[in-house]
Amino acid sequence: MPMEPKDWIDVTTEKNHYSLDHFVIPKHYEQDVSSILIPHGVIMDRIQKLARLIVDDATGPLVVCCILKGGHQYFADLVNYIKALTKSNGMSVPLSLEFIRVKSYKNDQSEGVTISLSESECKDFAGKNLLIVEDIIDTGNTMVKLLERLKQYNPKSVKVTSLLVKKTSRSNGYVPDYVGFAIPDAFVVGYALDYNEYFRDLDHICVISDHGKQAYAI
Ligand SMILES: Nc1nc2c(ncn2[C@@H]2O[C@H](COP(=O)(O)O)[C@@H](O)[C@H]2O)c(=O)[nH]1
Ligand SMILES: [Mg+2]
Repeated sequence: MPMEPKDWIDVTTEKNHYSLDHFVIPKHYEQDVSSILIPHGVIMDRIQKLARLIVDDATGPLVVCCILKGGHQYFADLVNYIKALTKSNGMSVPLSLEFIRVKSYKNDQSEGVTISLSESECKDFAGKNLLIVEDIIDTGNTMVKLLERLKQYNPKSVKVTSLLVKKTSRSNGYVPDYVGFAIPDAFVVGYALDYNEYFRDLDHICVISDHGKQAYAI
């Protein structure tokens, strides 16, 4: 069954923001985030459900493609859950793993998309079922550009899972196949999502504060 936006967990309202006092935040980031949007435990439970949906839909082996660097934590946890699951017929899903480096942000602004993917890696995608694992869709421009590139190499199918989708008027309308959470139009960090390489070591997904933006600006 295709996933629809009504199936996403919507954390876009004010009441979804937890106070920093409610959970443990590393001392070095205490002033740098304004609220906790998605606690780590909720992230993990949601990923288990996304893994279930992906396994149920899989029709054969998957090439799971991690979009570095921000997607690495979601990719690692998702792959672990998929490995632990079986389909209703008792079969498990064979996986192979690929890594694609995509860079677009400086501070909290996109500076255009750079995709690092070699021709020889891409040739291996022909005839395979690809599952792209991304941390967040904001405008959708990164994913549209990546999908255009991947489709040139004739994969059998391409599906995309993004842990987060930002609800923003800047969206180009792109919608991934599997989504964890719809989030507000704010710059979020943690769970491997960075701001100039900081905050990847924060477990919860948090909204960055003005103090954090200034402290780590380049
Ligand atoms: N740490 C954060 N990274 C973000 C955020 N919003 C976007 N991004 C990065 O950009 C791409 C997707 O952007 P898009 O506009 O092309 O869809 C994503 O892969 C991230 O690396 C954010 O709030 N925090
Ligand atoms: Mg990313």
